[in-house]
Amino acid sequence: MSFSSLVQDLAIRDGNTPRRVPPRAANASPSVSTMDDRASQISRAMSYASTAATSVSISGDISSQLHGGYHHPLARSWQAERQLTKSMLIYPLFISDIDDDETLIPSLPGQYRRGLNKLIPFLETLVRKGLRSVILFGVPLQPGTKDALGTAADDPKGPVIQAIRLLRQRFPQLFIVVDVCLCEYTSHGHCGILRDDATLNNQLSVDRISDVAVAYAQAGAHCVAPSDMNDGRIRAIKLKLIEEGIAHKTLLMSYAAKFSGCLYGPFRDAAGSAPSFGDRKCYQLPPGGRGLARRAIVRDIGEGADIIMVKPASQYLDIISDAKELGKDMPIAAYHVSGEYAMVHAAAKAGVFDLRTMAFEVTEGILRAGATIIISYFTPEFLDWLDN
Ligand SMILES: NCc1[nH]cc(CCC(=O)O)c1CC(=O)O
Ligand SMILES: [Zn+2]
Ligand SMILES: [Zn+2]
Repeated sequence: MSFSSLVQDLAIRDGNTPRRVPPRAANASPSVSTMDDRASQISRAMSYASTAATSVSISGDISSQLHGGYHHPLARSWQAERQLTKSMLIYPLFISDIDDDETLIPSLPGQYRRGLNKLIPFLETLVRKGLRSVILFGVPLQPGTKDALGTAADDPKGPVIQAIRLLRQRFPQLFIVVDVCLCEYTSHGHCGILRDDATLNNQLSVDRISDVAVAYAQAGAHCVAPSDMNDGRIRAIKLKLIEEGIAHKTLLMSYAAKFSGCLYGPFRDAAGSAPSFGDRKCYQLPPGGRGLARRAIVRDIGEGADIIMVKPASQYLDIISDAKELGKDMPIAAYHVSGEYAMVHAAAKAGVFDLRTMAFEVTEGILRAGATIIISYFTPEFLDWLDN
């Protein structure tokens, strides 16, 4: 709509004064205009607008007034479709196989790798503050633990299975998610079992991954979340859970749209899971691949996923909204990953913005896009921030 026809339109809706519209502006065709025509239309419309301001009641112009709707902080909160609550948050934990370990992860400000003995006292405080859910990552540090098959992943004496049992016992209300992958446990650091040509052997990998997932569920994990990205793993895990008679009490969360890129660096430091050669580009999605992500989401829904996850989060808000559309009847999770968290910290430290303000802005973007579950390293802070 041209400015002149807008003014005309407003004038008509405004105060029953259509005859105040200058006749030539009213008749001017908005679609055929030379530069001169256009300039004179605009100047006519503007001179009309200034007369209108004195002669037509401004109160009639209701549609341009938005500020009143969000002047008050409470009214601002009403503008959001959904608000962050503590129950939306899942906190990632790195659990090492050295019981008394408590080591700061240099590239992940404020985050520690902890052994079983340090885990419980740490979590007690958080659970008291309202922590509802954690996602566990095992970090084998003992020499000789890793091999080509990732055998240690489901070691009943390994840190993850021990932690599941301990957490179930000590925090009966805590919802325990366990990341399922082999990269923390393989000598080569890839997310599955390799062929001779160093590509993933999909069938062997899926068999192994689904055994590991079932072992975690049997140990008491409420949710298993395969992050390995092998094709067909959701179906294989679901079938094995059914076979073992535990499908009815195990939530299957798929890292369906997991993109490759450099945002997982701090995590790989923390978990010691960087590949010893090559990269993950042939199994994690290419960053531009929106269509591919949609296909992976549809596939994983069809294979029996209960929750679809998108990861990373802030650069992939379109994918979150795609996931919400494609999986409109299921919860959507977003993983605000290690590199995203580290970036926010680094920028806040450099004085670019306030940490808390940005953490909330990021979260609001993720919720607006359609996620209702957020995996975040900011969880301990949010538990405090949401209280005041
Ligand atoms: N497959 C392992 C896994 N599970 C979750 C993350 C990333 C989480 C983060 O960066 O915070 C990774 C790293 C990777 O795929 O390289
Ligand atoms: Zn993983
Ligand atoms: Zn992996």
